[in-house]
Amino acid sequence: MLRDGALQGKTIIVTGGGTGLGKSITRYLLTLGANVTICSRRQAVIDETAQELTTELAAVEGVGRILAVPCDVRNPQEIENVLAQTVETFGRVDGLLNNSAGNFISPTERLSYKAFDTIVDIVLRGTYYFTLAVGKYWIENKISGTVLNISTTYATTGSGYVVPSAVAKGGALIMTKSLAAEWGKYGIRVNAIAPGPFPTKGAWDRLFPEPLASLMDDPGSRIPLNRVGDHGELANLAAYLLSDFSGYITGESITIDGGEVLMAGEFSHLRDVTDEQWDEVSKSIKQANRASKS
Ligand SMILES: CCCCCCC/C=C/C(=O)SCCNC(=O)CCNC(=O)[C@H](O)C(C)(C)COP(=O)(O)OP(=O)(O)OC[C@H]1O[C@@H](n2cnc3c(N)ncnc32)[C@H](O)[C@@H]1OP(=O)(O)O
Ligand SMILES: NC(=O)C1=CN([C@@H]2O[C@H](COP(=O)(O)OP(=O)(O)OC[C@H]3O[C@@H](n4cnc5c(N)ncnc54)[C@H](OP(=O)(O)O)[C@@H]3O)[C@@H](O)[C@H]2O)C=CC1
Repeated sequence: MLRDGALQGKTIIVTGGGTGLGKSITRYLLTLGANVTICSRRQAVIDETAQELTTELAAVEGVGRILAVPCDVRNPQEIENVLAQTVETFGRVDGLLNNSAGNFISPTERLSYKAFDTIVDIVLRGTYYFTLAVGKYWIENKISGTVLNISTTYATTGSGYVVPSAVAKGGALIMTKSLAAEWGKYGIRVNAIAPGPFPTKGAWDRLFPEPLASLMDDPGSRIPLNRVGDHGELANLAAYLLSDFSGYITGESITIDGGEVLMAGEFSHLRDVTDEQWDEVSKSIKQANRASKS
């Protein structure tokens, strides 16, 4: 979507950049010229992704460089290390993509205290720890940086069976808006993206395991646009929100879900009603109208 070199000179940290959506977004940021630091708990995974993307994009003109630094986002010292290594390697940090997450589907009453804490700590604590570290660095160094948080549509609607994730994503969304208001004076922007279903192994293994996958509708089938999302579509939006082209947008959460949340509308699910059935419906209502006048 953005022109070649649109992110030239920018350095962006992507948490959870070794897999899934984080990896797809990282690929696009590099293509647009940004230097990217990816981090997550598993060193082997981020090293392999860094190697893979470096080889894959070697022929792209103006491609950025990639650095992999292990980090558990629940640990402030490890976050400080990612920041320090990024500054040492690339000179500065301009953007932070809070993408790391933990999640699994479960009735809430089956969760141990530790299970609930594990998800909230990765998603909410990890997001505010990383944002705090990078925000302090930006304010101290007078850098107008930008934070982008990967949220989800149920951060606003709520959802059963993923309650710790909903609680944590909801908290991160309020942080997005609150910090946008507070740090605007430093030129720091804070936004979020709320994706609907974008197939990844990490999410599908934990949200649609058997026998649930067989019991549930295909995620694309309940979406007005009739399909799940494509990683490139999400990467486009993320790159735009991390770029200076979105310089007047802050405190926003942009939904990218093919219209899925709109299905909460009382009658939105009626799309399978045939024309013949609508003819009958119309006839029946008109009959009732006539009856009510007589
Ligand atoms: C698809 C349609 C769109 C919907 C929108 C979806 C929005 C959001 C999606 C996502 O966030 S998808 C991201 C998914 N990716 C990941 O989760 C990757 C990272 N995840 C993990 O590493 C694990 O799944 C983890 C459990 C989150 C963390 O692993 P860790 O090794 O740190 O913890 P454990 O020691 O294994 O477990 C901690 C605690 O949790 C209990 N537990 C784990 N799984 C379950 C389960 N399925 N049911 C109940 N409890 C579980 C585990 O037993 C431990 O508790 P204790 O037993 O020690 O009390
Ligand atoms: N896929 C989808 O349909 C949707 C996804 N999302 C969101 O998109 C984002 C990416 O998810 P997705 O790509 O699907 O799933 P993945 O499982 O591929 O990504 C999650 C990433 O988080 C990292 N991570 C987990 N725990 C930690 C931790 N403690 N510290 C650092 N990193 C950690 C994992 O790496 P490691 O294990 O090495 O630490 C992994 O790379 C998440 O925020 C998710 O909530 C939102 C809506 C829909």
